[in-house]
Amino acid sequence: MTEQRPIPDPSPLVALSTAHWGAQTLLTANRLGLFALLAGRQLTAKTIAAELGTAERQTRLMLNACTGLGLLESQPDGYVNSALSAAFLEPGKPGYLGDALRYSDDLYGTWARLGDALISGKPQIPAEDYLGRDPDQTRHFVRGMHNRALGVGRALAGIVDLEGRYRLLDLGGGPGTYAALLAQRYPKLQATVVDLPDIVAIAREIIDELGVSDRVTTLPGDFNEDVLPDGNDVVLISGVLHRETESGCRALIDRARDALAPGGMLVISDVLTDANGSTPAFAALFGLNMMLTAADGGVHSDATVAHWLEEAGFTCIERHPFQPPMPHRVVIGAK
Ligand SMILES: C[S@@+](CC[C@H](N)C(=O)[O-])C[C@H]1O[C@@H](n2cnc3c(N)ncnc32)[C@H](O)[C@@H]1O
Repeated sequence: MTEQRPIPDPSPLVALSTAHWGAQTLLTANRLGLFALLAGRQLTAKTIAAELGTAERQTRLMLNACTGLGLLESQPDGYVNSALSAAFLEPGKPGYLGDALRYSDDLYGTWARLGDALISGKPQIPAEDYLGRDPDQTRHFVRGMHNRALGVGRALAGIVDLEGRYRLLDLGGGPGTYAALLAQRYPKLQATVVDLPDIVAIAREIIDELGVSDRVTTLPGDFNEDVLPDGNDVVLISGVLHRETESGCRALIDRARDALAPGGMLVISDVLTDANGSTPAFAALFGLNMMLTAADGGVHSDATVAHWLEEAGFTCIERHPFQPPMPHRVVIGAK
């Protein structure tokens, strides 16, 4: 006889199947500039609608939904940003994530084509769009990576000890934020950020803003094809392996090894799953996001990456998770 399983609570299905309601409410409010408008201010629904150029009745519904989601607080004389929105969604705040939300917003329609991606085996947007061809999408992508990297990068600096190391090569360094934060922390460190030309153009602005352009230089190019500077003490590969197949990852790890001086350190930081490929759930979903947006996009496990490092000849291999809520993990090896 088969054992009868108790009927579970259906709430997770309801929450998952309507998750796009909350996501679109947040992304639209961010896109319309609601949180910027309310920075340090309390405004009525009528004034908010007038300032945003939106319809008043519909705006009230939106403001109430934002309040229900914990993004705003409703007070007797109007609405204010909640502590959450004030910390992360007001432009200029150190924890600002608004650009990262703009990139999620750009991908919202792409997620509706998940089934098409599964059937065709192809991404649903051309990666070229956000890697240079569309200036707005490229800026959202690079500035969004910067928003996230400001948090993740500070945590990385706490995990990886670069004392006594002076030359860093950041492959696929994107906004340059990691190299810049590490240069701030280690005043004798010189760093080179390699990335595609249109990405590097925005990275230079960010490196300037972080005040380290005298020690962090950029090298526009292709990390698979171009000659890389050698003799480095550290090579960082952050957020890159999730765009590559196994052979692409192994080839890049080999190139990183060749760019290191003897005793040099390879640092791989990425969203990585457990060995089962399914947990944490955020990492498994991230694999779908990459599948939708890059030809070879997906997600790897930290155990797999550690194995590749071992096979590439690295020793002293260590794996470190970041403290929650950071979704990254780090794999380190010595040449
Ligand atoms: C997800 S981003 C990660 C950026 C940064 N390292 C970070 O962690 O925030 C991946 C980066 O790899 C770069 N990239 C992809 N293919 C590349 C190639 N063939 N040569 C150089 N850069 C490349 C992209 O332009 C992008 O900036």
